Amino acid sequence: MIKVDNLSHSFYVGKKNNRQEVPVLRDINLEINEGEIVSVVGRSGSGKSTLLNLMSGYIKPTEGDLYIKGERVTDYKESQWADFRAEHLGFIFQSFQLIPSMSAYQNIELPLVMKGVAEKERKQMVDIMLERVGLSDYSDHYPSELSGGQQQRVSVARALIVNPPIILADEPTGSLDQETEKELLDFIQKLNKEENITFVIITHDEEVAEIANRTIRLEDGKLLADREVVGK
Ligand SMILES: Nc1ncnc2c1ncn2[C@@H]1O[C@H](COP(=O)(O)OP(=O)(O)OP(=O)(O)O)[C@@H](O)[C@H]1O
Repeated sequence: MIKVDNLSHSFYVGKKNNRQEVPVLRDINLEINEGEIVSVVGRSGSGKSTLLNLMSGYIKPTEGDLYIKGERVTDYKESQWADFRAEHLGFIFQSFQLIPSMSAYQNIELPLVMKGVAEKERKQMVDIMLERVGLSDYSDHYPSELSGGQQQRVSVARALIVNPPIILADEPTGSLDQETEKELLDFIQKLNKEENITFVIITHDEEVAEIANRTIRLEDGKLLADREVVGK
């Protein structure tokens, strides 16, 4: 599903005549199979977000290759990535990243608007999705009028609305209380089992790592361990 092939990434900081290389990921080889939940763990600064940003096309690797669903996406231009993301990838973030001036309904609808789906069809799809995440009664609420758990459900609904085969999540439970976290993790497991959605989840949280089939550990930009959880 996702193949990371000898991938390295450096950032360059400082002025032109004094540019310094900051190596962040080194020689990462990794394969994520369809239907897996993979957690990515490691200390702050170990390169987890950079790896996810590379898998999302927001940054280009300095070296190596990236394949998603069999396609070599390493050299994709931004417009190709935008289309590819709209079709194949959903995103969940710790900070939800909802648009504050849009209602729950409008936030969930947005990816469909961007995809050019007709209004009538959009309404049907968003109504079903609101129901699925238990927010039918909150459709007109703005993010500021929702609890953290409800906001995260809106962001999950927005990620799911285009039916992506892969969801990339960056600390999705980081802003949630224990109970809401459990709800989200149950929902992720359900989506994984029933719809075979592949999840890659960056986390500091042991509970999240526990629902994963595999845990990938980064240390100083290197892949330290790729642990399969037996029996999952
Ligand atoms: N745009 C950038 N320019 C320069 N350095 C960067 C940039 N983005 C990240 N870095 C550096 O790359 C390293 C890895 O950052 P990254 O955000 O991937 O780590 P992380 O494991 O996700 O950390 P955290 O758990 O704190 O989010 C850090 O040392 C960071 O300072």
